[in-house]
Amino acid sequence: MSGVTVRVPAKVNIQLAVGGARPDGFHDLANVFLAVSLYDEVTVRPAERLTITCEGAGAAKVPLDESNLAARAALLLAERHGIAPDVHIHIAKAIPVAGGMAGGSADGAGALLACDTLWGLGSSQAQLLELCAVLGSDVPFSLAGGAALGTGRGERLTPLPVGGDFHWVFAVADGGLSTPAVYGEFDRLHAGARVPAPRASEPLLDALGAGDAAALGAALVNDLQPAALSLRPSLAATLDAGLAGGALAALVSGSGPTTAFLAKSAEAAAEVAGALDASGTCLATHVATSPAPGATVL
Ligand SMILES: C[C@](O)(CO)[C@H](O)COP(=O)(O)OP(=O)(O)OC[C@H]1O[C@@H](n2ccc(N)nc2=O)[C@H](O)[C@@H]1O
Ligand SMILES: Nc1ncnc2c1ncn2[C@@H]1O[C@H](COP(=O)(O)OP(=O)(O)OP(=O)(O)O)[C@@H](O)[C@H]1O
Repeated sequence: MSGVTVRVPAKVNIQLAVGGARPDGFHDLANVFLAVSLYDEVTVRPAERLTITCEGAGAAKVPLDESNLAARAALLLAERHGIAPDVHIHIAKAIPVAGGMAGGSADGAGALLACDTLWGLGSSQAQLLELCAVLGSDVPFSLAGGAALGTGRGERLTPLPVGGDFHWVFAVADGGLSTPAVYGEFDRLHAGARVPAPRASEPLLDALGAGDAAALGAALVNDLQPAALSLRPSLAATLDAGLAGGALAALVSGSGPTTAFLAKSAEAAAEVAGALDASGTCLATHVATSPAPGATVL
């Protein structure tokens, strides 16, 4: 086999309920993930040693050493099977880097599935999900796709039914935000307060299951949004510009700084994207639909 390419979706957190900091430094979550049709592609080929290249938007900011999540995935899988991780990994990037849309996690999940296929290991989905959880809290969902509730630190997934397509616009911000820094700011903003245990919202799950965009828009919530806005106050203007452009609802995607806008139709999404582009409050926009399938061998 000469090479294997896997396509992996970005995510938006339609509910991100965050509990207090745990002794291990993570936070318990009720994390409702939705995969969206914005994809990275990860290609692996046999090589003399483990190497990585990356092309596409933000590629210059992606590490090309063993800290890359795709490299870590190849190393982990090879180690588990006692084989040499000698592959060249090429990442074609469309998911904003350090944007809160799980781009690195997507590449980790993609490399895992691509190497498993290239090496003919035949791992089950459950075995791959277990390795994904070692790589990072968001990585299992990048493999699974669709929609799911993530509990624990977000890695324990329960698939969720989705009753129809949803239309989104994503506004890419200038520069990234560090996920640990945003959780740290959440802790600072809640210092001394009792943070309730995170719970999935019933109205949100009902809206998702019914495919009801207006009800979903009313139920979107991200507990990390105040922290992301505190670190990047200019995001408020982007959120306002998308709402003024006709979005049903707007929120920061995960730890940000990408902002997400729910629209009532594909036409409305194009209008929201146009308004955001004209506003000068973001670097670029992407229109996408959900749910999107998880990591897929092409
Ligand atoms: C913000 C989200 O993207 C929402 O889906 C995720 O919670 C972040 O997931 P991720 O990037 O895969 O995060 P990981 O690589 O597992 O952890 C990076 C850092 O984020 C913080 N972190 C992450 C997940 C979590 N449940 N609690 C945390 O406090 C911790 O400081 C951790 O050291
Ligand atoms: N394959 C990869 N693609 C992008 N960044 C990577 C990758 N591997 C490691 N990184 C590192 O991870 C950091 C976070 O990048 P990533 O694009 O995953 O952020 P994110 O989308 O905000 O993540 P999440 O939504 O899961 O919190 C980057 O700044 C980069 O240093």
